[in-house]
Amino acid sequence: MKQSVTLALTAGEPAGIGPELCLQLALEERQPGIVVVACKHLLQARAQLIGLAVELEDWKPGSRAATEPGRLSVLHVDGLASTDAGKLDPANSAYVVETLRTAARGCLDGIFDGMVTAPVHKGVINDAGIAFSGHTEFLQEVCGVERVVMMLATDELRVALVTTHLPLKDVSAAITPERLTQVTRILDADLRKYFAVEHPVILVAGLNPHAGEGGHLGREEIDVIEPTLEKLRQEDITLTGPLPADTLFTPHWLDNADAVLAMYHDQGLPVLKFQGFGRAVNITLGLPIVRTSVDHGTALDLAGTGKAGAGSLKTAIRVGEQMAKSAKRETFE
Ligand SMILES: NC(=O)c1ccc[n+]([C@@H]2O[C@H](COP(=O)([O-])OP(=O)(O)OC[C@H]3O[C@@H](n4cnc5c(N)ncnc54)[C@H](O)[C@@H]3O)[C@@H](O)[C@H]2O)c1
Ligand SMILES: N[C@H](C(=O)O)[C@H](O)COP(=O)(O)O
Repeated sequence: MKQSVTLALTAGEPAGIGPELCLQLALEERQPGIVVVACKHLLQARAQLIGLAVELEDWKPGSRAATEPGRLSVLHVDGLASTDAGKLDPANSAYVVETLRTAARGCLDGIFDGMVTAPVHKGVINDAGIAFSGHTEFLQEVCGVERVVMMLATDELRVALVTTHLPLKDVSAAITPERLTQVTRILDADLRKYFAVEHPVILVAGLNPHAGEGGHLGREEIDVIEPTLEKLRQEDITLTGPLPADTLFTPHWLDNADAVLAMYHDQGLPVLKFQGFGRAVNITLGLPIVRTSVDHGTALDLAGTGKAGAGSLKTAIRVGEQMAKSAKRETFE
C-alpha cells in the first residue's frame, strides 16, 4: 500500500545524539514512512556502540519506507570523515550540510512530504569555514524565500520569534516594520494553514523591560512595534501588545491566545523550554516545504550512551506528519 506521508529525517551532527535517536525510533512502529538521510556507516557504527539491533535498508525514491520495528530506511550520503561519538570533527561539516540540502531538495522535488531534523552543531560547521547560523536560515536560502519564522511549540504553548540566531547587540536594529510585518503575516497564515486555527489570537511581546515603560526604558515599542501592529490589525490579524515580556507568559494572557510572538531567541525560548523541554517541536514557518525539528541540541555529553530521550524527536515527527497532511489537503482542495 502506498504510504500517505514520507518524511526525510536528517541525523544531524555525527558526534551528537542525532544518529542514536534515529536508531531508537526504528525500534518502534511508526505511522509515517521515515527515511533517514545520513551516512549508513555512521548509523551502523552507532547501533553497534550502543547495542541496538536495527536493520538498515537502502531506500530509493518512490519505494516504500520501512515502518516495522527494527527496520530503518536510509538514504545514504557520502563524505563522512569520522564517526566518533562526543568528539566534534570539522571534517564532517560539509557532509552534515549535504544531508540537509539532500532532504530539502527532496522535499522541493516532491520526493518527500516534509523533513525532520536531528540537531546539528552550528559551531563546528562554522569552524569548518562554512557560514551557518541554523537550519532555519539555511532552509530559507535553499528554498529561496525572503522570510521564514522560527516557532517552537508544545501542546499548550506556541512561541514564534521575530529574530532568530542573532547576537543580542544586533536585535534592536533588526526589528524593522518590514520584518515585523512579514513575520506576523507568516505566523498568522501558517497557524491557519497547518494548525486549523481559524482566527489566530497572537500576543506580541515588547522588546524593552516593561515594553519600554512609555518610552522611558526604550523607544522601539513606540517608534516601530505599535505602529506596525496597528497597520497589521487593518488586515484582520488579531494582535495584542506590545506586552511586557515578563508578565506575558501568565495564564491571564495565555489562556485566550494561540501563539506568542517574541522579539528575540532568548526572550521566548527559555520559557517554552522550561515549560516543555524534551517534548516540544521546532517548526520553520513560511517555507514552501514542511520542516520540523527537535527542541534540543547535540548533547555531546550523552552521545554514544543511548541515554538521550527521543520525546522531542517523536513530537517533531508527529507534527511534521500532521503538517504534511494539511499541506496535501490544501493542494488537492
Ligand atoms: N535543532 C538543532 O539543530 C539545535 C537545537 C538546539 C541547539 N543546537 C545546537 O546544539 C549544540 C549544543 O547546544 P546546547 O549544549 O546549548 O544544548 P543541548 O540541548 O545540546 O544540551 C543542553 C542539556 O540538555 C541535555 N539534553 C539535550 N538533549 C537531550 C535529550 N534528547 N535527552 C536528554 N537530555 C538532553 C544535554 O545533555 C545538556 O545537559 C549547539 O551547537 C547548538 O547550536 C541545535
Ligand atoms: N533555536 C533553536 C533552539 O534553540 O532550539 C535551535 O538553535 C535550532 O535552530 P535551527 O532549527 O534553526 O537549527
